[in-house]
Order: sequence, then C-alpha cells, then structure tokens
Amino acid sequence: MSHAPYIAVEGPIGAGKTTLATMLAEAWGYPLVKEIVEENPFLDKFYQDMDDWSFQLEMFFLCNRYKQLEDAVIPRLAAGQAIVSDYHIYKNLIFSERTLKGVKRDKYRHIYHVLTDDLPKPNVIVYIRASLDVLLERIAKRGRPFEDEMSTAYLQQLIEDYDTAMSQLAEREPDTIILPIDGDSVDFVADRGEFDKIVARVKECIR
Ligand SMILES: Nc1ncnc2c1ncn2[C@@H]1O[C@H](COP(=O)(O)OP(=O)(O)OP(=O)(O)O)[C@@H](O)[C@H]1O
Ligand SMILES: Nc1nc(=O)c2ncn([C@H]3C[C@H](O)[C@@H](CO)O3)c2[nH]1
Repeated sequence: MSHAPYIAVEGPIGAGKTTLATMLAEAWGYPLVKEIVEENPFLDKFYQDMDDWSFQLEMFFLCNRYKQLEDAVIPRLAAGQAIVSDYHIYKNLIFSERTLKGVKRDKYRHIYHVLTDDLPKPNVIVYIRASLDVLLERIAKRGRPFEDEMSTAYLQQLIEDYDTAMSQLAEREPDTIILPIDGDSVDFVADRGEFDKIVARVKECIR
C-alpha cells in the first residue's frame, strides 16, 4: 500500500454511500469527506432540464471534489493518516459521460484528466450495487424534492454505467481493490452483523 488507508464508498444514486461511509468513519474514528449536496446551486435546475444544465453541474461537482481532495485528503494522507470518502473522483466521469454530449463532453473529459490524473487514489472502493426498485424506494424515502424529477431511465442507465465503470477502474487502477456489496440483500443499517462483516473485509484490504 503506497499511502495511509484511503477508503471510498461508491454506487449509484441512493445506494447508501453516505450512510455506509459515515458508519465506517465513525467505527474507526477517521474523518469523513462527504459530497456537497445542499449548497449545490445547479442540482434542481439540472433535474428540470438536463441538456441545459449538465455542463455547469458537472463542472461544479468536479471543482468541488478537486478542492476537497486538495484540502482534506492530500494533507491527511501526506501525514500518514487514514480517511474515508463517500465518493471516488472517477464518479465525475461516470456521470459526465452520460449527461454531456459532443464538444462539451470532450472538453470536460480533458479537464477531468488534467485535474485528477495525479491525485491519490483510494486503496479500497466499497461498491454498493443495488437494483432499480431498491434505489427508487430509498430515494423516495429520503425525499429530496429535486430528485422527484429524476427519470427511471436515467437511474437504470446509471446502474449499468456504474458496473461498466467499476470494471474499467479495476483495469486503470490495479492497486485499488474493489469490494462489491449487494445493497439489496445486505442491510448494513438494520443488521450490525452485516456491517461488522463489511468492516472486516475492508480491514483485510488495508492491512
Ligand atoms: N442499507 C440500507 N437499508 C435501508 N435504508 C438505507 C440503507 N442504506 C441507506 N439507506 C437510506 O437510503 C437513503 C439513501 O441513502 P444515502 O443518502 O446514504 O445514499 P447515497 O448513495 O449517499 O445517495 P446519493 O447518491 O444521492 O449521494 C437514506 O434515506 C438512507 O437512510
Ligand atoms: N450529474 C451528476 N454528476 C455528478 O458528478 C453527480 N454526483 C452526484 N450527483 C447527484 C446524484 C444525487 O441526485 C445528488 C447527490 O449525490 O447529486 C451527480 N449528478
């Protein structure tokens, strides 16, 4: 392992990333880097008109995540200390390849690589996979008003994009271990035993 433990949780919208990342960070007493949602000025506009707002939204996410890595992740790893994150920076590319088109997609892809290629990458990604029905149920239960506008087709496409992306990532970043979790059947919230099993599996990866 080239740096202190850097553990990321990934998965499609509503899979339970923030929930699991928070539990892991608390269990180990590590700081948590969390996605910015409430202060995002473009999310509601994006869900109302994706074609019109996707570039602004993707750039906002990219700049914010870059800043979080710069401010919170890099100094911490440089000090030899572990950290948990509820995303991997690669998710910018997963979403942008789906939401952007033509010249804007090419420009975004270029900027993405310039900004992120030399950033530290997680040692482990806990990848929560879940079916469309389960994701829809969790998104509805959480009740963010702007997500009412999200189409089922978009979410289904993201489920597939995530599977493809995780296979690509396994090739691009062979030092990162990807731990898939079946979010439909493994309820790490209600069942402490299931959470403990995840903790044990992650520990194995960062020893
Ligand atoms: N294993 C679980 N069982 C039941 N409910 C869960 C589980 N995991 C998460 N939830 C609930 O599902 C909702 C979505 O979870 P969470 O916000 O952690 O997802 P997320 O993947 O971080 O979402 P986003 O992609 O939007 O950032 C929340 O209301 C959370 O309490
Ligand atoms: N288009 C797009 N690009 C991203 O990088 C991205 N990251 C998260 N999201 C959406 C999912 C949830 O609704 C909400 C909170 O995660 O924001 C994104 N949407």
